[in-house]
Amino acid sequence: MSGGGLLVAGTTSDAGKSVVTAGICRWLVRRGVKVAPFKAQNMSLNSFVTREGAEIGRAQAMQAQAARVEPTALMNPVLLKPGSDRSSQVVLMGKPVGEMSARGYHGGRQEALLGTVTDCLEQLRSAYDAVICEGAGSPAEINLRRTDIVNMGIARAARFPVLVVGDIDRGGVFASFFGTTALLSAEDQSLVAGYLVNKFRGDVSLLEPGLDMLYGLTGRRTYGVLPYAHGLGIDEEDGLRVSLRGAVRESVVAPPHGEDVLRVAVCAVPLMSNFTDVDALAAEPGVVVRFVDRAEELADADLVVVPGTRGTVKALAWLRERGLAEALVRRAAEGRPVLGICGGFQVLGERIEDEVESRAGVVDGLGLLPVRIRFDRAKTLARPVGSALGEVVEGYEIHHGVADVRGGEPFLDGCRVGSVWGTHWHGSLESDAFRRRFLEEVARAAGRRFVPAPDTCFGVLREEQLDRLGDLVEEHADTDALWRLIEGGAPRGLPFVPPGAPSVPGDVGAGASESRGAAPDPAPQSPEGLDFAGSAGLGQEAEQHVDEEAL
Ligand SMILES: NC(=O)CC[C@H](N)C(=O)O
Repeated sequence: MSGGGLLVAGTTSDAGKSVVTAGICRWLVRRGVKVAPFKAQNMSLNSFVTREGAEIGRAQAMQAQAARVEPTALMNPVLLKPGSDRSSQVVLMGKPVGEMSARGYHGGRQEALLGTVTDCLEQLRSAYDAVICEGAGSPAEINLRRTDIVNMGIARAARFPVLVVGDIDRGGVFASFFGTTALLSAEDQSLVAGYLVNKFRGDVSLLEPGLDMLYGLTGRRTYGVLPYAHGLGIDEEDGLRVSLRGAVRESVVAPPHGEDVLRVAVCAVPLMSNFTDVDALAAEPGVVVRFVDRAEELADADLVVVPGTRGTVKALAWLRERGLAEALVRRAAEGRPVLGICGGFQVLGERIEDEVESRAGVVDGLGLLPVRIRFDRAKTLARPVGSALGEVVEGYEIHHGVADVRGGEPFLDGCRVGSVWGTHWHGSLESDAFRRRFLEEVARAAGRRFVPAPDTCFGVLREEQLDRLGDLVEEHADTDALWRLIEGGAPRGLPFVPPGAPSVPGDVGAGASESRGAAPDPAPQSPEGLDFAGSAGLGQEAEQHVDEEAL
């Protein structure tokens, strides 16, 4: 028999679906349930590499850890990595298959992936007692419903009940719950079991009359009210956020171990990917991590990190435009620490030859490291282990650029010259002993009396965060009722909330006709519906790389 499950949808992006999904996974695994996470399609620049070398969203890897299982490609079969506002690299079952325009993708390609993602979900269901699925954005994006494969599309295919999470901190949560329900077709509504309020501050008794009214209006209950909890923003998907400028990653509250703090400035380059790399720095007591986009902000920084990016050449231009490039060159000459990670490492080299990502040809790098980069169509996806500063380092690699390192001292796969360090490896700072040695070197070079705490264990901190998520669900949600949903599906006889999904102009197949119970005709697929972006991204030749069968 297939395992049970639940779809965690949201009233908006950032409502907390990822962390609620992780919290449910942790609660279940503690109860002895064999559970796996699943997100049919994720749009994110924060990705991870599984042991088999598949690229998936970091959020699903984090949820897998919450469920105490090894992450696999099945848990996130489609990953879209934006390269601009209009196109994304499509990663299918962990491997890139091409660059695609949003229009082309929504015009037919996405729909064609429903079979693939439901197969993945079925495989997980046959291996686990429960699969907790995360939706994307809102399930009531009525313009996208017909081709949806990640929200109601997957819930309908699996007959999974849907829990809608709303962020009360933003306000408007009742209207959002009501509207999200009322804009769905009758069939979709029959799976919407109820709601979960997230990020609540204050006295729940003040909220209760509203929840009762919501029940009166929709016939659906609220399964829990989770309080606002600080420091839970782990492995978010906000790769598309325009700027993290001024954002400070959550640091542990412990005071600095030594007499001084260490200031880390992270250049908020365009298309920043895996900025979660710096979370391990922020986890050290006394390390203050800030995202910056002005040269002046580098002045007091003890370490500047140039992070990964899906647009290396674009990032280089941005660093130059903003005067950051010049400031970095000056810093390096003064012997002040700079760390480049992946795309950030590439920009520190002498030259970049890129006919793949930007197709800009040969571009000069900042010349701080004796490295030449050539972009390859094949993507390196790896989980390397090595050593640096006498300590074991584990990392993961996700890049098209190939480095030809021509000098300097070896540093992981890259090199170091003076206090400028560069590597393609993500995640290296999570290796505790290495991170401590590295921070000591930075403190020495920066002349700070900062001392890393001897016992910060990033893995333990992450486990504690996952446990806190599990606690939030156990303490503030009706877990018996949630379990009944997971095992038995949505309650029968849930009322229909008018008006239901409007019909799509010119499309009689979906929407209203669905609410009348008619089977929608499949929309004809035009060949244009399958177009790949020609000029942006991987371009013509990459088209031939696309595995049409797989799609
Ligand atoms: N993860 C990254 O920073 C990738 C760097 C660069 N965009 C590449 O593909 O090589």
